[in-house]
Amino acid sequence: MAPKEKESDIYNVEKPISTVGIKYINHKLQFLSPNDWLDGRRKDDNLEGLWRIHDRLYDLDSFIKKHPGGPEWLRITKGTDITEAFETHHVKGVAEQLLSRYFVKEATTPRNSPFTFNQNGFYKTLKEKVAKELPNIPKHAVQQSKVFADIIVASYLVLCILATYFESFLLGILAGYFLTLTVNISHNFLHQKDNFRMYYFDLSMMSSREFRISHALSHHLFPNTIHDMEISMFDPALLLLPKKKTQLRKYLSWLSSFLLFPTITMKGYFDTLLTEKKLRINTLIPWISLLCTYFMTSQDLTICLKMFVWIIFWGSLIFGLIGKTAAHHHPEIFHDGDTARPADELDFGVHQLDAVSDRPNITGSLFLVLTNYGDHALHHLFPTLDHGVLDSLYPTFLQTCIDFGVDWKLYSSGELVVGALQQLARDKPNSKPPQPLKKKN
Ligand code: HEM
Repeated sequence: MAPKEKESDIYNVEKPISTVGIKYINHKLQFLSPNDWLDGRRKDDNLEGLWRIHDRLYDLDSFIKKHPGGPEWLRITKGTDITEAFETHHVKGVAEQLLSRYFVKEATTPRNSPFTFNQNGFYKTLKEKVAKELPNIPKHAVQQSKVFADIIVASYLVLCILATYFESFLLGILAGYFLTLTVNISHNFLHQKDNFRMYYFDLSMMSSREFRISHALSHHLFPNTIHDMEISMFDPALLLLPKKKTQLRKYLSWLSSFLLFPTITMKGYFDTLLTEKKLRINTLIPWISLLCTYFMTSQDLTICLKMFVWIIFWGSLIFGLIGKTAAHHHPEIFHDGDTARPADELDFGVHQLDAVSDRPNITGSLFLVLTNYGDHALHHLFPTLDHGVLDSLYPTFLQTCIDFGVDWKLYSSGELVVGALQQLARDKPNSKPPQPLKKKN
């Protein structure tokens, strides 16, 4: 293929070509919803209702209700390739032993994912070392995460009541900020087995169930690629991949990024409410704060409702700003469309580190880590581990990075804010692939 044609493919908005080698997904192209994404994956993977892990197909129907991580993970992934999800969500090695009971047949087609899990590769080597270390890590930090989460959610509700009682829009903005902290800290629990703290997330009007799809199953497993819903759900309002953008698009997106989250949050909530056949717990939770303010302040319902909308607006706006500038978007961080590493270097863990940055000003404080998506590289590699244990894993993690020649990126918060704006405006793919791995003898 002539180089000119290749370039135009990368720029093709209608049918994006992935430079890491993910094939075009059978999905709606604009403002993709979590259910659209799953439908597209089911069509592309074509597994007749089975689950795929590496090159084997399994029938997990009878295991759904017994799954120790909760039934929802398997229910929503029926009919798809769950290799990445399976590998990253089970560190202890117990889940692998169960698989043979559900084996149906070998797959006859290659996986639609370029990421590998070779036994001697970076990810599996690190995972094995982490599994050995986990039993020795003190558990008090995990308790601390829970205490922080409960204090934050209680503070949020108190601030909602105060803002409504005094009809103070400034207090409403502060409550909105605490709503963002609530969402951010509940993210730690959303990745774990089903637990009540994951539902703190729903206070924001965003759905923890849908976030498990768009964030845990899509973004986490395929960061910065065309499979990453945290990129495609905003397309065409925010174009985060390096592709053709008009001047208006580039700079308008700086503005629209402010208002996009509140709009998407509220639209998403009502779309789900109207299209889902059953009423889920997620749909009822956001109204808890409204009920608290109504019964605790004796204010008129219209004032309570006005303040409720004001707080949700600020909560989702601040969430969007923190989320989009926390770890992934900077012109020097790999985005699909940039020149990729060679296929034999596309170890799952190596790609994660190509697409993630940490911030030295956040790492080291559990409170900041929990409320600002800190320790992000380690979190991407082992999402079910509580953020409280990640700090103890740094020596092993960094040594393994050195052994394999993997680059752990660090940018300050300021650099990532500027980097995200530059990335929104970037339309030229990087021509240099990420730093090559160390050659093993
Ligand atoms: C979409 C695929 C899957 C996801 C996202 C998933 C997710 C999870 C999560 C979040 C946990 C709790 C981990 C923790 O809190 O430490 C878990 C535990 C577990 N899962 Fe899964 N799971 C998946 C598929 C499977 C399959 C196919 C099996 C076996 C047939 C399995 C067996 C287990 C077992 C035995 C545990 C408890 C032990 C451990 O944590 O390794 N899971 N899973």
